[in-house]
Amino acid sequence: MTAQILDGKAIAQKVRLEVREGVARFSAAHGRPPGLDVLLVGEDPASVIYTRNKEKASHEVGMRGRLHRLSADTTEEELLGKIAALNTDPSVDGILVQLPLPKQIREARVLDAVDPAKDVDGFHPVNAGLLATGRPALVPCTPKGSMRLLAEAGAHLAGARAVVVGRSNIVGKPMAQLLLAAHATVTLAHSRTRDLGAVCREADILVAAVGRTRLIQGDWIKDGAIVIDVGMNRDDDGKLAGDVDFDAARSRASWITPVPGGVGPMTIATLLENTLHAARARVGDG
Ligand SMILES: Nc1nc(=O)c2c([nH]1)NC[C@@H]1CN(c3ccc(C(=O)N[C@@H](CCC(=O)O)C(=O)O)cc3)C=[N+]21
Repeated sequence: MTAQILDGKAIAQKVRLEVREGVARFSAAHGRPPGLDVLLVGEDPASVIYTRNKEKASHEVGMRGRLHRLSADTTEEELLGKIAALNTDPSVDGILVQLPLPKQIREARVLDAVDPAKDVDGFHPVNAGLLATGRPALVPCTPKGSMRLLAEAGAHLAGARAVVVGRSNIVGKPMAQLLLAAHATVTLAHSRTRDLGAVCREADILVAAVGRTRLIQGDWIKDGAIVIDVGMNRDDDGKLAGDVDFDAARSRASWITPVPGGVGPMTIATLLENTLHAARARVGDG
């Protein structure tokens, strides 16, 4: 079998058009656009590019988007003060604090400080707990976007065997929760899983989110499996590579996401979707 490419760039474009229509309706009804505020601490070049892309994407769908750039030596108290101000500002619907943060700032304290109703990343423990108990509010963007990719591939999730490799709070764990809610039989595997290859070979749906280039080998892919590659690894030559050996996996899978052009663009499109969702919920319309 040769897999069809699950084109995240094209599907993200479709999501953005949907969001754009929702934003126009929201703005007409409420006299203001949904607002997204992104906080970036420091000058990490990749983070600067990513946060600029988020700001630009928000403008393209008609939102009010703002990037707040804070110096690398910002204190935890200063950042918490910024977040408190955004929490009480009624024109702000979504708050995103770009990760990673500099080492003088404790990540958990910052994530806990964001109003859960404005937590468009879905990283607040309240939102994680709601997801885990089947009452999703704001769902992390990468897993939610990956679920949309599975839907677009026509995946039958009920009763399917899904294997998620990677147990992070921002991708692996919430992805497992979403697949479970969709009635898949979910295995949450990770770097310490014994005989990871044998576990992956059982997967009808395989989600790779470990951050190791080509960890997932071609002969680990079950015939006809759908493969979602969340990996974003920089090669020695600066090229972006996924966690899956794409060329080898492609000859076995039914659908596979490329890197770049797969999950990445969906993450940003879903952030816009979450911001619209948060705005509607905040005005009692969601
Ligand atoms: N609070 C927070 N929320 C995040 O969502 C968050 C974060 N912090 N920190 C960093 C990671 C990374 N991330 C990406 C999103 C899209 C692409 C993306 O669009 N990638 C393109 C290409 C990028 C390229 O060529 O460099 C693609 O895969 O096709 C990449 C990376 C969001 N993150």
